[in-house]
Amino acid sequence: MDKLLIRGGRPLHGEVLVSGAKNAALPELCAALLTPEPVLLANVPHLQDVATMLKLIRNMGVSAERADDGSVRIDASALSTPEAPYDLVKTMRASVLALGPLLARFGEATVSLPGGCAIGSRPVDQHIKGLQAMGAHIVVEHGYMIARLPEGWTRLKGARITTDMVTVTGTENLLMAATLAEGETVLENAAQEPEITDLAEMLIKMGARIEGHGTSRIRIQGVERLHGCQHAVVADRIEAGTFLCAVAATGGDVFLRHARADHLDAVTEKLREAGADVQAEDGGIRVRSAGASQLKAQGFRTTEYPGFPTDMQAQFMALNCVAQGTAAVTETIFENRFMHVNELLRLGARIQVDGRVAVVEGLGGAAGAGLSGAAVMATDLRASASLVIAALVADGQTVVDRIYHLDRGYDRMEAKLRGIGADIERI
Ligand SMILES: CC(=O)N[C@H]1[C@@H](OP(=O)(O)OP(=O)(O)OC[C@H]2O[C@@H](n3ccc(=O)[nH]c3=O)[C@H](O)[C@@H]2O)O[C@H](CO)[C@@H](O)[C@@H]1O
Ligand SMILES: C=C(OP(=O)(O)O)C(=O)O
Repeated sequence: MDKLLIRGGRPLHGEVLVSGAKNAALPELCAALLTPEPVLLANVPHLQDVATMLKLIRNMGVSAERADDGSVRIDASALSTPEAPYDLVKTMRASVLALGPLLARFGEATVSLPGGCAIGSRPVDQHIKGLQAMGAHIVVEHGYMIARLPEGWTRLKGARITTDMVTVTGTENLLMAATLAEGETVLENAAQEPEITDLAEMLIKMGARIEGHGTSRIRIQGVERLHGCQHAVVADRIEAGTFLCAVAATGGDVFLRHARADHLDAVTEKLREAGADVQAEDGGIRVRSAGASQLKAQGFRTTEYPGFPTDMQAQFMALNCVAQGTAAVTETIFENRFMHVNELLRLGARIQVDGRVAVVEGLGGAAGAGLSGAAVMATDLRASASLVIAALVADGQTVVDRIYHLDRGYDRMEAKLRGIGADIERI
């Protein structure tokens, strides 16, 4: 099993090319199932999750070819099996995004319930509730959601749907399903993440009629069919945010090409308050930092977009560990997203967790930023990234085990870090 070997203490300098967003590419690959015409998706990141999604849709009889330039051509004209089996769904929750498009286009779908995930229980009741409101019959049997249209129906029916909480993939599933429904669907309490806006823009290119994406009320007028399109996946704000935290902690000067400053306001504001210099520049974001000794730990609460993203909580916590002062980090989205804490403690961090709050006592920028390298284990995707950031500033050598979690969602992270001066290798 691959591991990362990191020798800390080097500042980072140069330029990083930010990849397409995992959390946009995955729903957009599913959106291609809505049409029998070819879809060309550009800027698709090289990730394990994307490989899993391609396997999943090929398993349905879809042709999906990746070109050298990173684009993927999807042709779902011969889709024969509207099913997502457990074997493929268990490693990636986003497989649930096949449900809405399959049901909308074929009137039936059988999709495994996603497995329980390390960061929380993550039910999909809101996806089911929304599709039921559009007329679908859905039963959950033997671990599968078996969905079909009522006898005599050829399309879902538009509905007004208010989800109990703001859900990102829930909004995406219902949005995709509604594009082919009969009549109007209104999604209230919709998620506003930039990945949803990007998905809606792709669907509009396919002929969908959507208004209000990027707000909490999305209106969709269903159409009878969608056509093919070309679309480029939006830049990954979480990958960009991860590099911002890494450079702030190690010190240095790095330009993140393609990073979207307008998608990262909550994170960049906290980084500036911490003492890093973060500037939007033409075509990306520049971050300059004098390193941990000049940083002040910052408290924050994770919330839905445009608030501080839960997907950046672990990485910012690593930065807090080496800064000066004490800060409280509150996780409001997932009930079990502090698993990086025990591993950060192995590196010498001072953190106390009480329920959903982690109080971090910064080590104040001492030599090696106060952390010392050790063997640690990645427990989930962003936890892995936080361990990498901590290892980049720690004194001595850190080995991060179980980096298959990292490979799920970061495009060649160690190569990008090596390119800006980090001492990091895959072993
Ligand atoms: C592939 C993808 O885009 N993943 C992102 C997506 O996950 P995902 O879409 O799974 O997360 P949600 O926004 O749905 O989850 C938000 C909260 O709602 C709860 N919930 C959600 C749906 C439901 O039917 N019932 C229910 O109870 C969840 O358990 C969680 O507590 O948004 C999360 C929150 O920004 C991010 O961390 C993930 O990176
Ligand atoms: C939690 C994440 O992803 P997923 O929803 O795919 O598990 C993430 O991207 O941090």
